[in-house]
Amino acid sequence: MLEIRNVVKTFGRDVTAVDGVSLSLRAGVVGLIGHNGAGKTTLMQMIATLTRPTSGEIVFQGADIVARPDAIRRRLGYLPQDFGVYPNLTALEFMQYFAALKGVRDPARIRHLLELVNLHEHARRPASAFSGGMRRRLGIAQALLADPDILIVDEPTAGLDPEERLRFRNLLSELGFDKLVIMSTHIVSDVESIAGQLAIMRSGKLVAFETPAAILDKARGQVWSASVGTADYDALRASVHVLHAQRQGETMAVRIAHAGSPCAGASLAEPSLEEALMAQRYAVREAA
Ligand SMILES: Nc1ncnc2c1ncn2[C@@H]1O[C@H](COP(=O)(O)OP(=O)(O)OP(=O)(O)O)[C@@H](O)[C@H]1O
Repeated sequence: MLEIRNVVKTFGRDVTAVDGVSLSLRAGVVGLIGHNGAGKTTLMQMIATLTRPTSGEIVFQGADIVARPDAIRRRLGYLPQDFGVYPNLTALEFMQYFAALKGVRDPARIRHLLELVNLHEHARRPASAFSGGMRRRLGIAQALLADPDILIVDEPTAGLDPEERLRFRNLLSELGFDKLVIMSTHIVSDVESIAGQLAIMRSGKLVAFETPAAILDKARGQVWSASVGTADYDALRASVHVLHAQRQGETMAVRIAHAGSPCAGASLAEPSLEEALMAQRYAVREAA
């Protein structure tokens, strides 16, 4: 559906925000993971044709969207990181406003979308009084107005409470049945249960594009758990890559990424996805 070929985006002479990224994407949820500044927003803005690549190609259903941005604009919904609502509009008015902008004339579509995001009972309330989660769901509803094939959501779960997070995740998961949903985050748990594929970015580069299961598989045999005395912890930390440490009285319960046994008494552990990614990052750093 969407081919990203060797895309580069530089700002001025010194900043390479996206550094030669290639990706081939189909319907489903893709989690775009990376630290702040990794290049996630810049990559998504290029797909959304809000900014142009410095070089490289982005092809949607056979059309080069850099040369022909209209090819994708009508087929794409975008929820930016700093999505805001207008203070004086109700949720319904907000949707009517965006429907008019996008040329969507069917009032039933607005009702359907407000139901889909579970805001229909709040349609006549000012959107400015909504919680963060409700605003984001309204943002998704406006992004879906023209029934896009691609939905891009930039850090949508920031600031949401756990219940809102869950509801939002489920909504994106359902949308991924027949759309390409690209969701950026730096919180691994937000995407691990819903993303079919994870694209991991670091310093503008794509360092992995794999299923969560493949990432976990690679880390098996490299994540260890151990219990060490607090007096020995500093020496351990200086010599191996500690993923997590928790003080338990006079000992520290530690999880470690290491190719072989990192210390006496360590046992192999089943990695979480976050640990698997951290273990991989470590391997990349060592190899560099
Ligand atoms: N308009 C711009 N001018 C100059 N530098 C920019 C511009 N936009 C982004 N950058 C730089 O490009 C790099 C990538 O930024 P980007 O916002 O794409 O990262 P990100 O992964 O989305 O981070 P975050 O999670 O903080 O949004 C950063 O170093 C950023 O400072």
